Amino acid sequence: MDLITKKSSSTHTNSDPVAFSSSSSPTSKNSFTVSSTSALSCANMYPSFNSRSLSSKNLTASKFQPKIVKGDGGYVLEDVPHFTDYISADDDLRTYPNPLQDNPAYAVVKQYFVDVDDTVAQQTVQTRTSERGIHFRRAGPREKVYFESDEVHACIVTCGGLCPGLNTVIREIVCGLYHMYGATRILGIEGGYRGFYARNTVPLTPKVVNDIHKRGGTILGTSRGGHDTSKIVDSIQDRGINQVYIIGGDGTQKGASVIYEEIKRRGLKVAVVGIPKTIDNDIAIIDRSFGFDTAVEEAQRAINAAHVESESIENGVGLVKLMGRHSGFIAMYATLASRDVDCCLIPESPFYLEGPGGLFEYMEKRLKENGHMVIVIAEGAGQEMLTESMRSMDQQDASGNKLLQDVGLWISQRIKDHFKRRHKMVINLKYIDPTYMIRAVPSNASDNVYCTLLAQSAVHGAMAGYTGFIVGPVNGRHAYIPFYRVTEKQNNVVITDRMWARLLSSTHQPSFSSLNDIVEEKEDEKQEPATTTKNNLPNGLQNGGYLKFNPISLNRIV
Ligand SMILES: Nc1ncnc2c1ncn2[C@@H]1O[C@H](COP(=O)(O)OP(=O)(O)O)[C@@H](O)[C@H]1O
Ligand SMILES: O=P(O)(O)OC[C@H]1O[C@](O)(COP(=O)(O)O)[C@@H](O)[C@@H]1O
Ligand SMILES: [Mg+2]
Repeated sequence: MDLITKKSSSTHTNSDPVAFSSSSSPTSKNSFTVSSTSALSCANMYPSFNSRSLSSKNLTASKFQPKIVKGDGGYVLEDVPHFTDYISADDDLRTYPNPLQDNPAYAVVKQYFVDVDDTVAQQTVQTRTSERGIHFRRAGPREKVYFESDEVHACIVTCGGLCPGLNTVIREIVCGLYHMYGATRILGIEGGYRGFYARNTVPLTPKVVNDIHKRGGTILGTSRGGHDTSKIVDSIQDRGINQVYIIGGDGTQKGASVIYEEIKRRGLKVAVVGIPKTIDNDIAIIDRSFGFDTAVEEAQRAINAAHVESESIENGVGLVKLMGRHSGFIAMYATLASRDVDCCLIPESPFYLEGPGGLFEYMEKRLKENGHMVIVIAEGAGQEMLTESMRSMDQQDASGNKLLQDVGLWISQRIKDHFKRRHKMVINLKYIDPTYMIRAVPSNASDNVYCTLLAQSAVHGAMAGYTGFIVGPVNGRHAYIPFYRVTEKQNNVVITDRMWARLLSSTHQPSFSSLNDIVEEKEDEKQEPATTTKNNLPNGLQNGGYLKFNPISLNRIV
């Protein structure tokens, strides 16, 4: 195991440009200035640290040190950490030629290696006077690597909920390490984070993973909760692991960020790489998450069934619940794709049932003119109404995520009651909850290709000595993104964007809000202190048109 002494904090903090000008530095030769928003050096961060006694409660993900590089024309590179940031070149931090240069498959590829200056722009729509704006380091193989093939000892872990494509990512990390870099020591950690210290490990080879992309789920198993930073890093250190691939969602990447900080604090040459997984597509910055495409496609089957059921019977209503705790992307895209959906309800767009402009009024109209209708509802939609009416407690899962009530059952009952009470009318409502069926399928062709790119980019980054990052596409180009950029806020449907407008104009459903409401809410948010959060999200512009919900005002009309 490589235990390499940290650079002295007094001479090489992240704010010290010297750290980026050594011969082994991966960063540009250009005259960029490098800064850190925190003056704390790594050694100062945990003054009285006892590696065996701390848990994740003590080590919080908020202690990151952004690595910002500024250049001409308002150019900003939000860079990711590298071994050279905290391990001295004197301490045996050697580089080696990338073995890919001798690989016949890649030898003919023109410009196969990524230039050290290549970055990916976050904003691609520009005006004449725009500044160059935020960029991320471009993913891909580098000419020099920081590991010899037989030195690599990698591990892979999957955490959080299932998602189509998990097995494909596992497979392609294993095959990428084997076939591109000749690295053969790879361990699967079973059962999520707690598997590092409480479960078995399984050796992974191309033979073991050969067929796994055809199966749903994860061959490694997964779990929620159980993140104990010091136990996990102890296990990494004790096993001599030097590349850690962590596949998981927002919670997992928060955990990965803390693991990286602790590894850096101990001065270990261990690359920590996150591969973002979320069926809800709720991870910020990246274009989309793997498995999302498959989920939208699979949701069509449930929507089709709801449509067939509803149109076959008088006053038929097909109701489909789809996943989406805080973000309604699956519901929105499945609705747009299907064209059979008359109403789509998502957490970002609060709705109400009774009164003018409400759901019941729209349903009455739609049933009158069409005789049947299909409603898609994301699991996180209308939760505030349920909580009010069911007087439920705030329950959480093992990871601390809020446990949701079944909005599908609740709204089914409300719809039936309404039509019986108000119209003495029996409606035939069929409620379909395909959520776990959607999550458990293998990934489709497009997600399989995407998972391959993610896995290979992750392997290239770790081999090149980068650490403390997640990999993902930004405007179609794969990039290395610092953890904090994807854990500080969630990706939500912005209901003032064109996509939601497209949906409203395709379904003809009410918007449940007027433009004035949205403008007023945005004004309110601006006046609130920056620390105010909803679902741990910062308020304000990041949430765009995310409407705040006021259960008291809605009670009047519910
Ligand atoms: N803030 C956090 N700090 C450290 N670990 C976390 C944090 N939030 C979640 N985790 C861990 O990440 C893992 C997965 O989190 P979870 O929220 O269940 O799923 P997901 O990563 O898919 O969002 C769990 O093992 C959980 O303990
Ligand atoms: O029942 P479980 O396994 O806790 O999962 C339910 C949750 O998992 C998800 O599918 C995705 O959650 P994560 O990506 O955060 O793990 C949510 O849409 C859903 O609310
Ligand atoms: Mg999550």
